[in-house]
Amino acid sequence: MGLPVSGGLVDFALGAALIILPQYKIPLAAGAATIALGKRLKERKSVEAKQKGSSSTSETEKIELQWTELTCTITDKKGRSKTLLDGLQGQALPGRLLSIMGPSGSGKTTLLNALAGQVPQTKRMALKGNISINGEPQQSAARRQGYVQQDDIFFSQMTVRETLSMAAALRMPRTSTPEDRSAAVDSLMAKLGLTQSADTIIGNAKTRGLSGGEKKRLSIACELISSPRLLFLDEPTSGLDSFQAEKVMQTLKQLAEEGHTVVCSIHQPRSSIYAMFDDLLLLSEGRLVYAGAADQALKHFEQEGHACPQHYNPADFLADLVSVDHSSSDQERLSRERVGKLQAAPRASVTLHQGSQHNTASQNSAAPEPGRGASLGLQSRLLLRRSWRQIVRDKATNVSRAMSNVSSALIFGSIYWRLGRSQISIQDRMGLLQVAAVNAAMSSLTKTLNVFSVERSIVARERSKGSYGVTPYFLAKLAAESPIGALFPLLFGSIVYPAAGLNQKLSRFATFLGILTLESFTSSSLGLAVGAVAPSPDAAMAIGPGVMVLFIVFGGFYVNSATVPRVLRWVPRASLIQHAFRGLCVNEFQGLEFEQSKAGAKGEAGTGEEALQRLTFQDLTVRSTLAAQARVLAFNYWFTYCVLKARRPRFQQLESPGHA
Ligand SMILES: Nc1ncnc2c1ncn2[C@@H]1O[C@H](COP(=O)(O)OP(=O)(O)OP(=O)(O)O)[C@@H](O)[C@H]1O
Repeated sequence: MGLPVSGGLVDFALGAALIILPQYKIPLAAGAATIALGKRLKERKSVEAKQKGSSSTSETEKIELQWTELTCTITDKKGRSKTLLDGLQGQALPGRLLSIMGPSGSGKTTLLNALAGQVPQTKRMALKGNISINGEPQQSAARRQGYVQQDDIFFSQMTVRETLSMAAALRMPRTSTPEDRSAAVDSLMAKLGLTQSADTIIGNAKTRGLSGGEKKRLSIACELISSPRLLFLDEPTSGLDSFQAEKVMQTLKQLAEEGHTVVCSIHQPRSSIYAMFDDLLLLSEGRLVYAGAADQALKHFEQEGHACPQHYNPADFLADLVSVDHSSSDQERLSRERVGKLQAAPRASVTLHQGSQHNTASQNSAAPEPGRGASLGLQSRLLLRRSWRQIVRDKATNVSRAMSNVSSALIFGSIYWRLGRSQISIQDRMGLLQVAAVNAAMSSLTKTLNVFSVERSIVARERSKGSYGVTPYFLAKLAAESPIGALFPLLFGSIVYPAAGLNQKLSRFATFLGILTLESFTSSSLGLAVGAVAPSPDAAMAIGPGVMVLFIVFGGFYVNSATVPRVLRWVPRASLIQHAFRGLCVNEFQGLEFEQSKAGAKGEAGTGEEALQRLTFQDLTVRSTLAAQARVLAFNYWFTYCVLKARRPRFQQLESPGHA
């Protein structure tokens, strides 16, 4: 693909570009020259660096990003193909803020993801083109990029300083000292205006914390901690009020002025934000409409016959100009004609010198370089501390869990108050034990589903940056959550057991609490398994309780497992409710004696053993039910671990434009 360009011709182009054109002033003509110039400068710098025997550090390095023939298509199940990006070319330069604008659905996020090497892998998608950084394939430069995604997701109970310190420990070079990391955190907080909120927790819907703008700036700081010189941001102002949006954009402008290459997508900024852009890339339906200096865009469109009215926000004008109006077929035809003409106009393309383009074979990005990031031991300690803080500090969740367990225990305690030893108390006992098993399971499942589905997204993002692996994360999580997880069934059991006057022996009371606690862990492990496998938090919230209802039905009280149809035999075996209920019944009934009714009706149970026989539990022991429960727990943990391992974030490979 590369055009053979002689040294003389390139030098002439460089000279002309230097004399006539400030950077990006006339994109079409300047495109080849600027890129060739960039390459020459880079070559010169590289020679100088070699001569001095030094390699450039990420702090001083300038990143020049170029792309050509970038096309992304997706084919649906019926074989219909949709073009998300159509042969795009462009460049992002150091020291400049490039904004990607366009109507909703024009391909801004797709382009940003493609440039960052983070287009989520989809079966029927094809991503083709050339991307290079300083004339090299992107794979080699990917570690130097930061990507701030649209949604700011964090562990809600961590403070700004703790979040940044953790990012520093995980992503700064292993050789950095704690003092280096602390200095980097302080300096980033100062730079991004976060010093005042250093010790504020991030917060969530339940607990007040950082403002939207502060969260966005924290996201930027977390990316900057690894000193990337190329920063991508997807809609950094979305969801922010105009004041916060302006502050975030000022931060980006400042980063660009310091020499970073900053690329952001933005929907419809206010005019003061538009004025901050150095370069603009305008898209419509995946095609380029304008690429060049932001302050030249209005002039260009005026020359094309579309003048922006006075005192009109240029961003609004441009959005209207390149939008296709679907309100009627006539409007659609007219607007398509207008946009089509603009796409064909000269400023719609940037001609790049392709001799320096390399195709990227693979661009799974942002994994730390060898020698970067924390050791396994440090990762485990950091993750354990974060999980512990997240659980212990989440007072809203802990208080509501405690209140729900206490109130359930009080309600059931009063319903089953002092059961006694009558014949009726046998059925009541069974009812109470079933209710206790269901309560412990539901409470723990709901909490895990709520928390884990959100946490999974954060962890996936951190793993895609190579911050840590599944093993230290999973072990740390289990270790941190166990003590708190055990508190709630203990609380419930300690109230309900004496209130109902269950078996008086202390050892039976301890076993009762042990069974409920193990069941609660198993239910939580089911929540993890469902949360890991479900495609979204909403899906997890739908699947989890559905599975639990099935386990309740086969919980040993409503259906006798001996009569279960063969195809459903696995359900009682997997039913954590059944194992808990069986264990609780054996623990309660063995050795108890019941009063016979005066009439001495047939079928009455005089002993606990006879009551167990009615449920066909006569051959069970507490130990066997605990072992069965432990097997379900181990399976759920193993399953979750495997799914998390297998569900590593995967990104679309960039293929060569010529690739069939
Ligand atoms: N995985 C996918 N499968 C099918 N269509 C997709 C996929 N990803 C993106 N698209 C489609 O590609 C088009 C561009 O999407 P993209 O998210 O890049 O647009 P955008 O300009 O960022 O939009 P917005 O401003 O609304 O976020 C949209 O029509 C979208 O529906």
